[in-house]
Amino acid sequence: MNPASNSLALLTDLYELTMAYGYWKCGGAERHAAFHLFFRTSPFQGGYVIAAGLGPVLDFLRSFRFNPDDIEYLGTIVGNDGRPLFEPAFLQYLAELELTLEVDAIPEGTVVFPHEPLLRVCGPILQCQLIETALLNQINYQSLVATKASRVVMAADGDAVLEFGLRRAQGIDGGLTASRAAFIGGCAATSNVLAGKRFGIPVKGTHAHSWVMSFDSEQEAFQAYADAMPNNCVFLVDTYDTLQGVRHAVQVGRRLRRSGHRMVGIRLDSGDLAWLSIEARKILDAAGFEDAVIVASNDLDERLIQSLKLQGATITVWGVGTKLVTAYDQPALGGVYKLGAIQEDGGQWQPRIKVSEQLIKTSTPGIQQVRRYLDNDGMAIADMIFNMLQPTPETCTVVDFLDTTHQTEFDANVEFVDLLQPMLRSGKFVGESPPLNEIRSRTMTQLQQFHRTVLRLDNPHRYRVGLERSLHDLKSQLVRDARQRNKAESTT
Ligand SMILES: Nc1ncnc2c1ncn2[C@@H]1O[C@H](COP(=O)(O)OP(=O)(O)OP(=O)(O)O)[C@@H](O)[C@H]1O
Ligand SMILES: O=P(O)(O)OC[C@H]1O[C@H](OP(=O)(O)OP(=O)(O)O)[C@H](O)[C@@H]1O
Ligand SMILES: O=C(O)c1cccnc1
Repeated sequence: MNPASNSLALLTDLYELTMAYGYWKCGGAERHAAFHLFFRTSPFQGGYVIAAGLGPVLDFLRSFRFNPDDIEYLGTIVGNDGRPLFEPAFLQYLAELELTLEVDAIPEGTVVFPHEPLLRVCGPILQCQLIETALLNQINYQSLVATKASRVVMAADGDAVLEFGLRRAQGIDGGLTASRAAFIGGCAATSNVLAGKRFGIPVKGTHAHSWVMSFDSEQEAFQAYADAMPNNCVFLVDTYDTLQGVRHAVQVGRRLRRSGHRMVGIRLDSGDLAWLSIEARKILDAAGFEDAVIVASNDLDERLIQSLKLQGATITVWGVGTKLVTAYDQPALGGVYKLGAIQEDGGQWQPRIKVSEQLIKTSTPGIQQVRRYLDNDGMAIADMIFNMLQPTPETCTVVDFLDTTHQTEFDANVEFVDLLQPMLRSGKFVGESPPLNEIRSRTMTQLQQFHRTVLRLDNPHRYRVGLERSLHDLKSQLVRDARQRNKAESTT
């Protein structure tokens, strides 16, 4: 199939196209710029984010093309005066447009922190701008859900977490991309069968209350399920009376055993999950089903799982839906896409800054890279954002983002890794997002590089992220210049 036929080039905000038109009109479309995609605060009151969404971003870029019907549609958009917004010659330009961008990205499954560019896009400003919205759409949501999943998985402390969210997800694409991101974050499997097919995620499931309700008795329902699927029985025991349900499961489990099969376990979906799991465990163990798993579901999230564990719950598998895929307590990651530098006519790069009253909202200028310093045990010590337009000295000083009085020196001998990796050069693909199970393993090894205090669910220890000193100085100077310019303009 022609990849352009799946093109999502119109998946953008209109203002990207009006700016593109403006650049084309004033002759600036091909002027090179550098943009960075980053977020300013970690979600869920936590301290980190798991980068996700790059695979779909690369698919989007691979198929990026304005198809004839896209062009036709753009020709029908009118402005406030009722006349076409875009002139035919511009539409012809779009019809012939092929991306020639340079894209660098932090691989999916990497632990990242506020202000670090997850993606860097360099090239003709018109192209950089046209892809902004789709990039933010993919990276923001998937990184948010991968982060939520990693928190839930951390709370489960080694137990398997199953993602059950499709029925409560934000639409079809929300459901699919949530399953992908949840797997990246560490979930063991999904109930979403299309996500299983599309992304190779293991699929797992039990049965619903309706199965039990459709029979005259619970025992009959369990037996019929066991007859149909003797090796895949996790019985949902809470339709009528949970502990009685466990006893019914045991009876059917015994019959399964006699016929050479094994009851996998039970699922609890209501009531006091701590108390019921403890009582259910006693019944299962007394009947010789020590290896039967206890799955629990019902509006679970990382805090509830942590609490249930503290209460001594004997749950071994956690089914988590709504609160995971909707990122219930923080429904969006506020990732942004900001211009860091632009090329002058002579080819010289000019750093650019967006000044804000709030320091945290003042953008970082330059063409950025993120350097992660590691200690001898491979543990991450600090991240430094530096400007590739400025020479990096032998001894780097990292100036803390929020507390500029806090500065740390690293000499050239300290081990480091530069996180942004090349994905596209002159529009050609030079990097790939690996298979999903490799990304998931990366998440696990990445998390091990950070002290658990940095990863804890609430009020985490702040991992040090800062600007290389000359970049910090440049930023401060640009802020001062902008303020002075502003003052001069307001007095004339
Ligand atoms: N031991 C526990 N400690 C804290 N919260 C719990 C505990 N057990 C269950 N919960 C949570 O309490 C909430 C209410 O559960 P409960 O089963 O009473 O209501 P429900 O979901 O409305 O039940 P039903 O599905 O029968 O309508 C759920 O989010 C559940 O996960
Ligand atoms: O609570 P969540 O984290 O979103 O997990 C998914 C929920 O979806 C199902 O309930 P539902 O009432 O839709 O169907 P059921 O009859 O199978 O319980 C399941 O039993 C869970 O309670
Ligand atoms: O398989 C399950 O138990 C399941 C699937 C989706 C939602 N809730 C439960």
